Amino acid sequence: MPIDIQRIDMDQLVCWRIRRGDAELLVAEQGAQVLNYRQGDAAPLIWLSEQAQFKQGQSVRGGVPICWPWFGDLARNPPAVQAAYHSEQPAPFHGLVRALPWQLAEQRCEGDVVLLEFRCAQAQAQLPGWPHAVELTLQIRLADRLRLTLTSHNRGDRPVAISQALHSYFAVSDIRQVEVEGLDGRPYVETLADWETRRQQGNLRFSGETDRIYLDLPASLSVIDHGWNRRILLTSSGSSSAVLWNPWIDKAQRLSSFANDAWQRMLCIETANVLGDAFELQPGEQHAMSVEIHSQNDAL
Ligand SMILES: O=P(O)(O)OC[C@H]1O[C@H](O)[C@H](O)[C@@H](O)[C@@H]1O
Repeated sequence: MPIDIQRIDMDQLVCWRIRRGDAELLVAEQGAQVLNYRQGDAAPLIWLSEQAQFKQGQSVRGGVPICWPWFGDLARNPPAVQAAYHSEQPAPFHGLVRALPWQLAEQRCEGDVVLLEFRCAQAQAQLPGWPHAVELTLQIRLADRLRLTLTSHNRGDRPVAISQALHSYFAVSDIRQVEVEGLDGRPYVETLADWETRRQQGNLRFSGETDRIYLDLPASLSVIDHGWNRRILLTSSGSSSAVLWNPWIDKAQRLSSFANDAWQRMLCIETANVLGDAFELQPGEQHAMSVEIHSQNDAL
């Protein structure tokens, strides 16, 4: 199978474009952020904003930003995650690493499997207000499926608590023609109604702004896209929580690098370790969270 790995510049960002057979993956070194993933002529699996900007120090809208060492608003995190941050500066939303330089530490092929490993050197004791030493890596494995594995290894001499997410934006035909399977019967926190805990009944369909944290999840979720007659399957490990997000009409207007009508074309399912699923690492201990993504076309 033909495999080609090329370094390309997208405005200010160094990116890596991997072609494997008819699949194409694009990754920015900054934030180790996957930007695009497509197979053949089919619609991309991962959504990248038409208004995305490729600037240093700024997370790109779309793809798979990495939220680490906390997800979302730090003040909504478990006390141990909050306690790890010591700064007078307000805590940035979604943690500290999504717009930092990461380094491509390794690239190799094993047969026709492509493996890339990105490392965030600053996580080893140089993050502002976060006095911990954690070896943070994202391994990208591209075979017939794409697998992303985020590993945190505590190299310091004190325990550290972390919440995180692979904030994946999926491309959909029209959010109103999409449902998510695998959530039935699971508890979720409705962040749009005072963070009340509720229970999902049936598949999730979308008819307004959605921003929910699902807990106690099974390993497999799928996006059933009736418009494109496609199913996207997500299989996770090391995670039992996920954030389901669509900004809908009003919030779309307040988001950076986001067209007013882009909410129709994307859905975030963010494989996570949040709230009660956050974790603490003892010195020397490591944790890996992964998600594997593939699609079945003409499958409905
Ligand atoms: O605009 P960002 O900082 O990238 O955040 C985008 C979104 O991320 C998550 O999905 C949160 O649950 C949302 O509340 C937030 O709006």
